[in-house]
Amino acid sequence: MAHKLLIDAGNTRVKTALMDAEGHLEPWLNVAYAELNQHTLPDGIESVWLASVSSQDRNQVVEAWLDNAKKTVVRVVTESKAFGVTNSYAEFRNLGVDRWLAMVGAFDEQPKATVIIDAGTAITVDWIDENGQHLGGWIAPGVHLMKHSVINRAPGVFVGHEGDDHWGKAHQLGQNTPECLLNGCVNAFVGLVRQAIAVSETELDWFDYRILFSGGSIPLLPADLKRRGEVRSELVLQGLACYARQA
Ligand SMILES: Nc1ncnc2c1ncn2[C@@H]1O[C@H](COP(=O)(O)OP(=O)(O)O)[C@@H](O)[C@H]1O
Ligand SMILES: CC(C)(COP(=O)(O)O)[C@@H](O)C(=O)NCCC(=O)O
Ligand SMILES: [K+]
Repeated sequence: MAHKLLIDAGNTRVKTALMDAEGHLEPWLNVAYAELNQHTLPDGIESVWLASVSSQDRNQVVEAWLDNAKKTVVRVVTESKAFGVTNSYAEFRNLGVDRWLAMVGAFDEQPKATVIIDAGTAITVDWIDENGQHLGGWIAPGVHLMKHSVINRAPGVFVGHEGDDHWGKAHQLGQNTPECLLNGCVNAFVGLVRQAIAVSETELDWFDYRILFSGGSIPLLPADLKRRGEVRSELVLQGLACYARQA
């Protein structure tokens, strides 16, 4: 059966989905760039839809992977208005295509006032109102980036723990240096999410709205906060699907 391959190339990981002839999405890979070559494209891919916010090096990894299969690639870019969503940036092209597509995917799913929180390499927050108007957003460092920015400038704080790959915990205090760093970074993320909710309710006066969470760091949120929203790990791919369906 003919499929379309949809690719969300982030700054850390590549997320993919397959879309069937009826336009249904099936999530496929969520891998680091270095792992991409371990996977071969399924037969019957008729076209590839790519959204990338990544560096040239990483884009080349994706292109080389696709080249082997000789597929033509449609590269989706940010627009000023499409699928009922209006970009708030004066220079609309400057808005990351992942943020744009997440809004398109969210609004397509339900046209309602929505806050989208995507916690990957960076943490982005975007607000769209019930008319699909993007009101603006935030870009903050992701949890991994916060940790490494401290380590890079103050290497002493993590000496002897370089190989540690566990994460900090929401609502917990540290009693040694690495725990203080890990818990501090996670709780900065948690605080950002609470502030996004506070701004929605006290500054924008929203009361009937959706909070959508995506990105690799969402598991770090405490359960009470996660319950305030809905996890939508494939939002960018859902936005890509809107483009792929209309072709
Ligand atoms: N189990 C996990 N718990 C917390 N964070 C994680 C987990 N797995 C991956 N991450 C973090 O998620 C990030 C990758 O998420 P992703 O949304 O794919 O990012 P991007 O779109 O920027 O490539 C990495 O920075 C990593 O630190
Ligand atoms: C803000 C981002 C780096 C987030 O990337 P991610 O964490 O999803 O890999 C990306 O959306 C981007 O490069 N945006 C361009 C700048 C902007 O959106 O204003
Ligand atoms: K992000």
